[in-house]
Amino acid sequence: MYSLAVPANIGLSLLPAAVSESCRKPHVLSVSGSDSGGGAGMQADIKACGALGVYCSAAITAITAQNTTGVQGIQVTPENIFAMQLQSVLSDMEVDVVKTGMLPTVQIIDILRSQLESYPVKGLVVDPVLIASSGDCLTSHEVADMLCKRLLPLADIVTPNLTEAAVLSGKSRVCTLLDMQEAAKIIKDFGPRYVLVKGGHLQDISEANVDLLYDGETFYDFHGTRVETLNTHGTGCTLASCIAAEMAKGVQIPEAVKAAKGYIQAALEHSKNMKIGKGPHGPLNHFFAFPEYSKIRRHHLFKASDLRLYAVTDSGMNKRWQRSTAEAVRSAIEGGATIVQLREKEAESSDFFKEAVACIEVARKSGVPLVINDRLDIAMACGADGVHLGQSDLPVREARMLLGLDKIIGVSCKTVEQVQKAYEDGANYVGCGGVYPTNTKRNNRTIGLEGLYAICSASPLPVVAIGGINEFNAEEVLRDRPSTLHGIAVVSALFDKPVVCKATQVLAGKISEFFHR
Ligand SMILES: Cc1ncc(COP(=O)(O)OP(=O)(O)O)c(N)n1
Ligand SMILES: Cc1ncsc1CCOP(=O)(O)O
Ligand SMILES: [Mg+2]
Repeated sequence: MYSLAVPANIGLSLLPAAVSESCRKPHVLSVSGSDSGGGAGMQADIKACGALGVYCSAAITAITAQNTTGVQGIQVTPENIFAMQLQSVLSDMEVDVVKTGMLPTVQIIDILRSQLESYPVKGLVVDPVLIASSGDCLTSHEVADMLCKRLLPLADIVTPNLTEAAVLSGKSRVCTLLDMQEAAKIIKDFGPRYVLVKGGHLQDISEANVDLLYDGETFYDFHGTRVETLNTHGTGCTLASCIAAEMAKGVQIPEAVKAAKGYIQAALEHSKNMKIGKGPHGPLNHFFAFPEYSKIRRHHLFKASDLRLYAVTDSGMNKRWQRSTAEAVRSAIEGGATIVQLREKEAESSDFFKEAVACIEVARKSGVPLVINDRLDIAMACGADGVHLGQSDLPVREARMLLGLDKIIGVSCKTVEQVQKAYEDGANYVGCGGVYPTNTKRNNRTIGLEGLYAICSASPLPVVAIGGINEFNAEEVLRDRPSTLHGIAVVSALFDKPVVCKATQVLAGKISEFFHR
């Protein structure tokens, strides 16, 4: 049960879900088709909004069977369940902006229009998905006609590419900047507030990647740098979703387009080396800004057995015995310490950091995890294996978000409620004490063996006992230990001794029998 670095209650979902938000989230409702390949359509919309910190709900218009080679099948959503999806979300969830993608039939458009009339939203972004990036046709001319007449009058912005601009404007082809301007004017007459004609496929390479935004008076051009990558599937859906996401945050449309173009550019850059599928066009990397957990080298998968003999350093004691903290750590590990905590109450940040770097070098050689007491910043800066937090330190949930899933987080707890919270917030273990009175941490309430055991029996996390434990009372602590008590944490019993290695060996010898039954 305790063999993983992260308790079962912590999933990746905890990470992007921003720091304990009680305020409402900007919300985009995506009305689009599902892409089984995950690169475009609904899947792209949800990823793009998620990456920009915007909530995205979903009304699926069609299920498509797609991959990186093309579209293999389309099943339109039955009208009643399509209408119910819209009704469910719009009646309950305070949608800011509706973003549409594939609208496969006239009936689907009609239903959407009447729902938008019943439940007005702040913004409507129409991405007129008529043709997939693979070239496959996704809708009929009748549908395009309906889109112009029924949906564009409500739209804040419509985002056709060159082919779609030609279909919507009735022009035989749109392939120059002048064509784009003409098409934009024709489409504007259907009633949207803005038309964005995307020039990604312009013939003249010098003009390629110019998008034209038209508000009925002025043309704004947005230039991007062409990114050499074949992973472009879903670019249109993503751009429109980003615009919708920015609008949902309250950004004005020209600024939203600019931000969306910036995001697309970065996503394309980060997709260059991605290999998904055998076909010509793979998906974008929507989550380029998030750390790639799959690539983080796992120094330690935390094990409860690491807690068996937990050495907590004290610079005052080590100074008194004329040794550096790194030397003391090396000796403790040599003597059998199973985890080390650097506990520095006086040091300047820069000195603490230097000391931590030196100690990590020592600990890494032996594979013993090393955590930092109190200071998440130092732990992150020096690449420690984790942090030990007290009740008045940074909250565990926030620390977990910052540290990621692979690092160890320990929390000091004196009550069952504190333990439960530590568990829910993503801690790996609990430090519980002071079990006995101690001079090392003054004014610290002693909870006794009964207090320790009461917490252990209610704890869903592994526990390590701390406070006044030494070679003479360690057996008493462990003799009838509850199954969740996995070790003892000690300071003076190791570091207020002339020979740390020897002191650690003695204590390790005293406790070994309790862990081998
Ligand atoms: C393993 C372990 N358990 C408890 C503590 C105490 O932490 P805290 O209550 O934050 O007090 P300080 O150590 O910061 O004085 C600990 N350090 N390690
Ligand atoms: C840090 C801490 N937290 C509770 S008691 C204590 C001090 C433990 O030190 P010692 O092992 O010397 O009693
Ligand atoms: Mg503390």
